Amino acid sequence: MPAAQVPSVAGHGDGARCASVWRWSGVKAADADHTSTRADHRPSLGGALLTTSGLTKSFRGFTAVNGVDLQVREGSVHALVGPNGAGKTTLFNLLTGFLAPSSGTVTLAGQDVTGLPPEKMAHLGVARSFQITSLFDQLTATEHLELALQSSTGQGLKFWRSDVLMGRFADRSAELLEEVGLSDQAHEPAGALAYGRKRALELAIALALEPRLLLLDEPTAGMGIEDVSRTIELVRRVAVGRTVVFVDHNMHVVGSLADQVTVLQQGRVLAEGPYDAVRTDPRVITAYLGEEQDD
Ligand SMILES: Nc1ncnc2c1ncn2[C@@H]1O[C@H](COP(=O)(O)OP(=O)(O)OP(=O)(O)O)[C@@H](O)[C@H]1O
Repeated sequence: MPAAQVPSVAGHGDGARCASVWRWSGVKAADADHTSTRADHRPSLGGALLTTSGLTKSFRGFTAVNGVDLQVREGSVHALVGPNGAGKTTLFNLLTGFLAPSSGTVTLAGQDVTGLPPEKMAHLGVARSFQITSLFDQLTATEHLELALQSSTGQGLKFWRSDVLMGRFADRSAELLEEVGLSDQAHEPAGALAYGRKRALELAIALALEPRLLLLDEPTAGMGIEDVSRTIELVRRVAVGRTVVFVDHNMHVVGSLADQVTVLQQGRVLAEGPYDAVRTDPRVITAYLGEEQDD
């Protein structure tokens, strides 16, 4: 794998691999340049938008997420990190309703949303962008957004659509494409877009839901260094005025974007705090980055 690439991880439980991911990202704990992290420019953050309490998920006796208490503050960018198999994806699925917890609660803006299915979570303003691209190759970027905007009206997809409504969708989709830097490729079929541009289109589709909470599953997975940089800038831009939770293995991305980092290990919260505090936390170094420190 080229040095600049960040892997899309499918395997589990490999600490050495995590240390390598740190290295592949081109940043080591000691020399990471975080002089311009998002956290440095932050206005003061609000109260908790999303809270979990004792959140637990077991699969046939194996506990993948174990008593997680999480607080995501309104307006923050919050990263979930941890070694392979730590429970990040499972927690992500619990937050978005793709999995129902075995026990514990999820609260969104004070409302108990535990166990609500994804479509209900979406109606409450929780949008998720997937790691695996889920676009239709033949549809243009604009068409994808018009469909997303139409379905977000809650009226489902219709073949008959009023000109007024379609005009509104066209205006909004142009704005969204502009927001993610895709205006020039608005009329290209998604299948013709480069990988990084596809991910940007998926982000625009998630934004079409006007989310209160945006969840990004490994936004830079599989990208080369140039696309990683573009994506960092893009997420910074779209995070303004929004609350974002993301999972990423690339520590440069985490350090560049996150106000708050939660480190998971074996389904539990190992450490939590601003990136610089977490990356120097001896428990995290031992559990997660230990091998890299010895290089
Ligand atoms: N549906 C399932 N059935 C059984 N075990 C599961 C299931 N989903 C996840 N697990 C197990 O739960 C643990 C946590 O998995 P999860 O995918 O949440 O970790 P992760 O931190 O996202 O890992 P990675 O970084 O490799 O994506 C792993 O040991 C995994 O094998």
